[in-house]
This record gives sequence, structure tokens and C-alpha cells, in this order.
Amino acid sequence: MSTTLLTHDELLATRCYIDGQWIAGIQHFDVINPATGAVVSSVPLLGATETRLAIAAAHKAGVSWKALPAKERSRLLRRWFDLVVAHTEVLAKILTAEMGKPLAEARGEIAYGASYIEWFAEEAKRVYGDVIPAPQTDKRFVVLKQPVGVVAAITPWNFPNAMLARKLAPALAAGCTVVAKPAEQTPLSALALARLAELAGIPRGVINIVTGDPKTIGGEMTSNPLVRKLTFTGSTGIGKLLIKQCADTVKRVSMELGGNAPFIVFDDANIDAAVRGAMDSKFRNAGQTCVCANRIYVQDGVYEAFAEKLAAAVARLQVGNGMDPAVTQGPLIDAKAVAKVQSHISDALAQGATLAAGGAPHALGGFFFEPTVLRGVTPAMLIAREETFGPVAPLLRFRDEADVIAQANASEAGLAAYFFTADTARVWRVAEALETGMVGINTGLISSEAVPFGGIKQSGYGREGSHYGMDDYLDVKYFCLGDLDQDH
Ligand SMILES: NC(=O)C1=CN([C@@H]2O[C@H](COP(=O)(O)OP(=O)(O)OC[C@H]3O[C@@H](n4cnc5c(N)ncnc54)[C@H](OP(=O)(O)O)[C@@H]3O)[C@@H](O)[C@H]2O)C=CC1
Ligand SMILES: O=C(O)CCCC(=O)O
Repeated sequence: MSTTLLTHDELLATRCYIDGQWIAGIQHFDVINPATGAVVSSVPLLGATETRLAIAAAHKAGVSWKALPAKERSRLLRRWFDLVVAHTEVLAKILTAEMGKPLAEARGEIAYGASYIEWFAEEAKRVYGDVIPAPQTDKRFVVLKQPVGVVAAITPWNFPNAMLARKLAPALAAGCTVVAKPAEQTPLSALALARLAELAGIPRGVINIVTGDPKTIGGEMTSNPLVRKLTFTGSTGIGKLLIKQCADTVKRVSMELGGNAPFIVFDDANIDAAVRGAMDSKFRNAGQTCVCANRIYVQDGVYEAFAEKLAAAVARLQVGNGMDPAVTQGPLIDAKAVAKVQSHISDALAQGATLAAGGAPHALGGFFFEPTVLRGVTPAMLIAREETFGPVAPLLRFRDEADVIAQANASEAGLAAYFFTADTARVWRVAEALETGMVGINTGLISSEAVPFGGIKQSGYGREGSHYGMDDYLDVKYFCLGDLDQDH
């Protein structure tokens, strides 16, 4: 593909994207770099009126978008994928500037987000129906899959590119059109993705991005009858609110909500591998990931060795501005996030836990926090009950398999779980017993475009990625063909 690449300034948005137009808006809000406090850009503060216009545009565009041959939608998605990959460096810099994660992780996120676009460009061509053998000879039963229609998408700040890409790509592949609201802290990655979609030739109105007030935008998205589906990634509290708001118009809903992942290290585990897994799972994105290890259970026999090795690995993390190539942990997203981490640590220390590493705001100030390891954590402590969403590894001790499974499952959340063991019989037993949508076995990294990402219990429903990910954007229709030959 020989397209001239857009520059950083050309991809750094100041406007929203509605019906193929870049809208300036009357009021604006600043996007702040969490590492420096500097203003990265300013984007429109839009509300219900503009959201309604975007929904109408998506509805209109849906007529021709769903009528395109799947192969043509696939071709456009593939072109978009190529453009995203070609712009990796610029997109990663915008992402790090607005969100704070280290540049290497931001590059990884761009590749990860793009992988969903590539995957669903391929899946677009494979939306198969079904023919069901009928119990009567004069009937035929046929099942067809059709796009849901207009989709509203609300995404969080922790993966501002990938969380949107993995909603947009299957929706578009299925023949749906989308109105998306990115998090206020990180709208720039979303708008940059839309700019590249425009460049790829995805028609006007198919993707619309609205930035601004969450309550009024969310209110319009959930009440407007033209919206047939809401897909949300974010906190469990806001997810529950949006489910209630969608009830009046009976919209289909997908929810990727908070987790409280147990990470279990059995006596027979390879301890070095378990430490690597814990570093990946706990400290990726400074612990601001819904699938992060949140409760690390270590069996009696290896507790001391694991705690020592984990504390040593944590001490090697380099905290600082994510733009610096040496940095491996950026700032937290905001002051509220720092306060939550501090409150979890204080509560644990007050109840008898001890520090094996870190434990305080980082000397750099701002939203930087020391990577922390807490020993002697118990199930009663706040840190074991709530999602911390920060760089703190709480170590709990356990006796045996039955004990740890009971503790791991004693949570309202059910997103991800991890365990490390060398015992193959235990692999099946524990994987089946854990009450989560995803289980990592001898690994701390489970995400891929090829797998169904999602939770059970209060972590939500719906799946993103893999062929299951298409189902969230398709309605099933059944045809009953009767009286095949009326003369007989
Ligand atoms: N599952 C996950 O991946 C995530 C989990 N979390 C959890 O949630 C905690 C709080 O993070 P936070 O950013 O406040 O998460 P939120 O759930 O508040 O934010 C996620 C998205 O929802 C939007 N939103 C907020 N309120 C409304 C509303 N009333 N109607 C419609 N949309 C709304 C936000 O918009 P705006 O930014 O404009 O407020 C953002 O786009 C974290 O500490 C973490 O525990 C957070 C992010 C992701
Ligand atoms: O935190 C999330 O919401 C998603 C985590 C990123 C991933 O691994 O897919």
C-alpha cells in the first residue's frame, strides 16, 4: 500500500468525528499528560444533541454498509489495519502522551488493537447461517445471521486504542455502524483511529466518535431507540447503571467490567516462571488492567522463596515518564487512582500486612507510585476484596488446593484467574473449578485477538475477539419455509 503517512500533528485530534465531518464544538476540554501535567490537546465537550446526530448518521449509513458484500467490508477493514500498523509509532506516542504507559507497551497496544481489525476483516467473510433438518417433510428451516444495527460503544482510558478497536472491528465486520464515546482522559487514540478509518475509505457515518460529558452522551446512547446495542468496558458500577438505562428500550448489551483476578502459585510450580507470570500479569500497565492479578495466593512451601524473588524483580522496575525508553512503569492515570492504591496499602498495613517492596507515592511526585509488594495479606483486607487497579502485589498464604479454590472463588468478580503448577491432573481440576471466564495456566499473559475475552458473575457478559466475538453484533433470524409444493 503506497499511502503517504500522516504526521503526528495530523493525527493529533482537536475535533470529533460525526457523519464523516470533523466537528469543532463550542466548548472544549483539555487532555492532560499524566506524566507531566502538560496539555496534550483539547477536544470538543459534546452532549446529547451531538450524540443524537451521530446516532442518526450511523443509522443512515447502516443501510448501505450492511448491504455491501462482506468481502468489500473485509477489504476496507484490511486497509484500515494496514494503515494502523503503518502509523504504529505516531499512534503509540499519542497513546503514551494521553495515558502514560511506557512507549514499548503503547507500541504493543497498537499491535494488539490492530490484530482485532485484521482478525475481524477475515471473520467478516465467515458469518455462516444454518439449515436445520425439519421434523416435517413439507417444511425447511433456515437460520440467517444479520447485523444488530447501530451500536453504541463506551470505552475506558486504560487501553484507549485496543478496547475501541476490539469493539469497532467486529461491529463493522458484521455490518453494524457505531457511535463511540472514549474516556475523557484518553480521547485522542480513539480519534486517531477514526482518522485512519476515514483514510482507509470506510464510508461516512459508519464510525462516529463523540467526546464529552459521559452522563448526557451515555443517556442519549441508552435511551435512543435507533441504538440497538450497547457495548461497554469499564467499572462494574457504571456497567450496572448502563444496563438499567438500556432496559427501557430493551437493547442488547455487552459488558466487560472489573475483575479481581486470583493468581495461584502451588508448591510444585516453577517459581521463576511464576515470578515472571506475576510481573506480567500484575505490573503490565502499572497494574491498571481488568485482568491484572489482584490477589496472589502462594502455597506454604514456596511462600518465602516466591516473595523474595518477586520483591527482587519489582525492585528492578524503572518508574518514570513513559516516553523515556528505559522506563518500565509509567504514572497512574490520576490522583483518584493514586488515592485508591494508597488506601488499599494503608488498610492492609493497619491490619498486619508488611511491605516487601515500595509502598508509597514515588519520589517523582505527581501520579507516580512505587511498585509495591505486600506480605501477610488476608482475605479480610480491602486489597483482597476490591480491584486495586495499581502496581501493588498482595501476597496471601494458602494450605491446600481446596482451600485456595474456595478463596479464589469467594468474589463477586469472575473475569480472569491464573495458576502455576507442574501437575497435569491439577491443571484440569483447578481450571474447571475456578469461577472465571478466562484462566491462565503457567502464564501471566492470556490476551489475544484469537480468543474469547470476557467474564462471568459481576465481571459482565459477552465475548470480544475470536469467532465468538462476532456473535455479539449479530442477530439470529430463522425462516420457516412451508408448503414447498402446494399442488401435492
Ligand atoms: N474493566 C476495565 O477494563 C476497567 C475497569 N475500571 C475500574 O473502574 C475504576 C474507575 O475507573 P473509571 O475510569 O472511573 O471507570 P468508568 O467506568 O467511570 O469509565 C469507563 C467509561 O465509562 C464512561 N462513563 C462514566 N460514567 C458514565 C455514565 N454515567 N454514562 C455513560 N458513560 C459513563 C467513562 O467516561 P468518562 O471518562 O468521560 O468519565 C469512560 O468512558 C478503576 O479503578 C477500575 O477499578 C476502569 C477502567 C477500565
Ligand atoms: O483492562 C482491560 O479492560 C482489558 C485488558 C487488556 C487486555 O488484556 O485485553
